Amino acid sequence: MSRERLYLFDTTLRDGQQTAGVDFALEEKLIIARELGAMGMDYIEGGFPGASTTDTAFFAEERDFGKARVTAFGMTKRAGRSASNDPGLQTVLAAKSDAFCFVGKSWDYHVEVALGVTLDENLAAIRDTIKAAVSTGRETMIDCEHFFDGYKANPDYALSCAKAAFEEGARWIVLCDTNGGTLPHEVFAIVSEVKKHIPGERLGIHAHDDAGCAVANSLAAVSAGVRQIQGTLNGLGERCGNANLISLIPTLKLKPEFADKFEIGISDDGLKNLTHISRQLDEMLNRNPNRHAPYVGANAFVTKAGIHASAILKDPRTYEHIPPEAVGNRRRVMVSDQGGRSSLLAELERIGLQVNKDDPRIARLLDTVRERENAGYAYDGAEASFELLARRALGSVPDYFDVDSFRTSVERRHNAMGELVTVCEAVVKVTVKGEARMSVAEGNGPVNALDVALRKDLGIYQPFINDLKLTDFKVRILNGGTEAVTRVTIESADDSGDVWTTVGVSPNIIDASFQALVDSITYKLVKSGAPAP
Ligand SMILES: CC(=O)SCCNC(=O)CCNC(=O)[C@H](O)C(C)(C)COP(=O)(O)OP(=O)(O)OC[C@H]1O[C@@H](n2cnc3c(N)ncnc32)[C@H](O)[C@@H]1OP(=O)(O)O
Ligand SMILES: CC(=O)C(=O)O
Repeated sequence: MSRERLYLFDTTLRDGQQTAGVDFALEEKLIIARELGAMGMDYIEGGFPGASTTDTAFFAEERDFGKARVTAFGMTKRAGRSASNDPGLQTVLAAKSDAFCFVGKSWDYHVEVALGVTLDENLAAIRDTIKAAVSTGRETMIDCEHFFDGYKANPDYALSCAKAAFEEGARWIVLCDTNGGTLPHEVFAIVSEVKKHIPGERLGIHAHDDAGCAVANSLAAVSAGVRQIQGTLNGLGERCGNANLISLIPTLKLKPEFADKFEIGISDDGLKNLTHISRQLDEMLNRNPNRHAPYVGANAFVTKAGIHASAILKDPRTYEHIPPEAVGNRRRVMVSDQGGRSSLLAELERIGLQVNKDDPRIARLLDTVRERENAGYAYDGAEASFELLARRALGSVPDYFDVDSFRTSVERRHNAMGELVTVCEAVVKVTVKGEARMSVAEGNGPVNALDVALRKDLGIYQPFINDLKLTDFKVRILNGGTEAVTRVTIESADDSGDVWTTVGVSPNIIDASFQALVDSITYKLVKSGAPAP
């Protein structure tokens, strides 16, 4: 059976740029656009030429974005002047783009309140803008802003805006849920009505996520007949964001309800690259990836409950809706107080430790994990500390170094310039291969000073840890009150791109941090194959 083509339109570089705290540099826009092109995106909305220098510059760049049509965004011309006399519109039309997408108002209330023009003037602006863009010979579309709210308030007017653009030759009439409050059944019903006037293969959907329904609304719109979906990577976008293409793409490619009916431009390799693309964008934006993100989150295929783990080991399909590899993610069975032998054995196998399931050390390790989790450790988020615990239980971690003592101090004092400064220092004494060593360091805080001192001189092990860096540090107070203990979780990374997490627990935050630091270094030595002393 032949499948219908469904087009994907990425607006990460335009609506995604409207996310609070997101401000792409030109080079970042180009990197994202190359990734989108390589995965097979149909349209890449590069920005609003004339609105910012970066957006204008983006369209001037040489590009290599696969088959993607680079689209310039703009707004309909202002009332009271002709299209040729509207400098904003002319700047958009002058951009070196393959296509245009113009936002036009379609809610009567907005036309009157936000634009302050008559309903007829707005209709004329839509017509004249689309006519001017179509006359350039380039593909032209309209984002009918607030279409669903507009349709609920005044269906005739909302439809007349969409039809005006359609009659002037717009290739796509994109229905926008701009305020993001429309629900899936409403989207389905309204798209079904619009389809009586404009064919579905000319309709698109642009959904915002203010009610948490952007992905569901996009799918409802496709089921009702639209053939273009607009969205962004990781759901970036104004306020709560846009429909998340990182969730939509696997759904469209892997769920039979859509995959059997529609063909999308995203290749199988593009699908496999999705986890990487999602995390690369977070990295670029200096954001922590959402571990619970559908399909691509670090926890998306992680099993913690023992009953689930036992079934997953028999057949992963028991608790997985798709194979994680299809989207470039991976399966993990966690070890924690919620798991049993199956979880432990699965994790040992992943680490590469072959142990007979009846080996008495397994029961002892399980008891240790449970005791330590009772004391505040959390191994489900600290896989490197778990690996060390497991390797030690099985006798395979050398004592690379012994920490004989450490000391930290925090002092507020006047510096030589007479300024009041806080100075943190640490002294660490270790023994490496029978040789005592002492390192002293300053840091931004006591933990930073300890970290620097500990890693300053580990003798023969120094070359193995030179590229180790701490990338995250989290503190959690457990139990509360005077009995409180502190759990410190440290994320580390090295030049190979590996990232690992370690944990320390103590009533004293410095002591907990130190445990996690020592685990991080020891893990790095194990993974680097450092020889025993
Ligand atoms: C729903 C969406 O996400 S639409 C995308 C919105 N994106 C952006 O706004 C980001 C880029 N925007 C900008 O850089 C600026 O707003 C510009 C360059 C476009 C315009 O800047 P300015 O001319 O200084 O106008 P300002 O930003 O104060 O206000 C927007 C103007 O556009 C008008 N306008 C808004 N939408 C439309 C439209 N669809 N058609 C015509 N005019 C419109 C408004 O009425 C307002 O004009 P007014 O102040 O004369 O009433
Ligand atoms: C055009 C657009 O971004 C919106 O209506 O939400």
